[in-house]
Amino acid sequence: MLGYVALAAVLSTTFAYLIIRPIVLNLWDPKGLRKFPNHRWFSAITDFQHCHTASQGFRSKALYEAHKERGEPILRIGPNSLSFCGTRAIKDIYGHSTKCIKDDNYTILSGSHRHLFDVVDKPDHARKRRVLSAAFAIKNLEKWEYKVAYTAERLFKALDERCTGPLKGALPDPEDLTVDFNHWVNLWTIEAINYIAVSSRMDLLDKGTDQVIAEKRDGTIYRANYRLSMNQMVLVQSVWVWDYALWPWAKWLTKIIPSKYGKQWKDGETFDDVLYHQIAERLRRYLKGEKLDDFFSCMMEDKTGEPNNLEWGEIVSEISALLNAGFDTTGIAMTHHLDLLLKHPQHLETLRKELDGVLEPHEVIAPYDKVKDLPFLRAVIDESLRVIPPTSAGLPRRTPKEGASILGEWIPGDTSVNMTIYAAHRDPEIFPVPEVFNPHRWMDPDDRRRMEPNFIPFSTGSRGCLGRNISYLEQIMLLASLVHRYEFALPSPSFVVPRFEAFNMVLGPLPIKIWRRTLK
Ligand code: HEM
Repeated sequence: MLGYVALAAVLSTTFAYLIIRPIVLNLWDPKGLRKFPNHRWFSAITDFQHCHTASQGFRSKALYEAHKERGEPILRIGPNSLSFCGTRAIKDIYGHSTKCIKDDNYTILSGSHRHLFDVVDKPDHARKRRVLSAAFAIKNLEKWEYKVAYTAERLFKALDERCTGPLKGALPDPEDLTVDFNHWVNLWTIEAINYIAVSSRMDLLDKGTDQVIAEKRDGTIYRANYRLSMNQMVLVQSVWVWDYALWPWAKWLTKIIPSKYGKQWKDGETFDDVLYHQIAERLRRYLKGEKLDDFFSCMMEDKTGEPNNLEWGEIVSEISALLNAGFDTTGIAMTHHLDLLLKHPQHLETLRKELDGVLEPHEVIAPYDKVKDLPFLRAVIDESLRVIPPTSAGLPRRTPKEGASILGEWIPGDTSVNMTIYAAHRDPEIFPVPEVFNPHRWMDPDDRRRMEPNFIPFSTGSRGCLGRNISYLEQIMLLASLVHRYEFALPSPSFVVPRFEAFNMVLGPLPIKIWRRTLK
């Protein structure tokens, strides 16, 4: 009997909290958010409506299309969350002078020590950014070109081994689709960022798998999968994170109820240990007195050699963030560059002519100095980052206590606000015919200057990407070298790479046939 009473009490409290409370709050409307149209029926009542949108796999596109179809620049996507669609909102929400801060999702997903990416407090962020900025200055990065070249050579060795004969006919023989480009380019970005950040020389490109050693904090060693564990973790988090108050419950329930989410949690749990092993190995080398040049050494000492005196927990957290942020983003970008070029052979042809004009036939890896200023190469990269940004989704920010003006509307304090990068890149006033992949739009310097403030694949303002320069260096060198050395064919011209937008765009296989060009 007592059991039934307890059950009834739990059920009625849950009902009151989940259903009655939000309905009353919506009717009472203390923040005046009811004037904004709802994205979906239940958006004003529950954030789980937005979890549902996220679970469909392309949140930013769904929001962009809803804004466009309904002609509404502001949509309510949750009881306390607004989505904006209008390029002026970029400056208001993300610009250098914004008073908005990172929203609570960064806090609830953070670990024991905040890192540059998830720290919310502005002075703490500025301190962390100062420590890392010296390491990320372009002058410093260019001296690590040899690390990019070394890992790229290893990728090319693997690709050479998988080359087939030249294409006969219009479509490749399915047996000749020997390379999943997305898989291989991700192995490369993992190796490249680990070499740059912690001087680790990995063997993924020899083995062709992402299997690595993971290490628990107590020293237990086991095997895990680098990319798989990261993808599984973000896939589940990016769906359920949107109700910040109920997140611990959503996390617990999705772990215990048998479903694909339970498996994603299980596979994703190893990612922390995967990163920890790389950093712990680097510490062991440091303690042995090895002098190495990498992000790790920049964390330990400043430019003058003075110790930074950071806690070990903070160092682990910062380096983990770099190893995390620095691999899949660049891998996604590279897969899209190749996919788009293969679907637009006229642009591939123009790029090839440009590259053949500066590279010698025997050059395998394009030296950065020779290719860094090639206008069409940069135009291809930027146009691909525009059409399908690797981080396409909205990056949620929180308005300051006193509120903020966004797109000319006064938004009350402590409201979650965002504008998706996907939408920012589709304003037809700035980017005419925005759906078309047209690198030529970047070739005129005046047009470039006009478009750049609205071109935000790396976000913008004080929270913009710190890894932008190193990523461009990697993309420029690798794309130039690939296009110079190889020919490629897709399974068919209409082949679509599977995509699921988590925080970044998680991509499935891009199977290609690959063969060597005849260079004279
Ligand atoms: C094509 C490649 C890349 C893209 C599209 C990209 C995109 C972004 C975006 C959109 C943000 C803002 C995130 C937010 O506000 O939540 C960001 C931040 C950041 N990115 Fe990247 N990123 C790329 C490569 C890299 C690389 C290679 C690294 C490191 C080696 C890196 C490190 C970071 C860090 C540390 C932040 C946080 C900056 C801060 O808050 O001060 N990124 N990136």
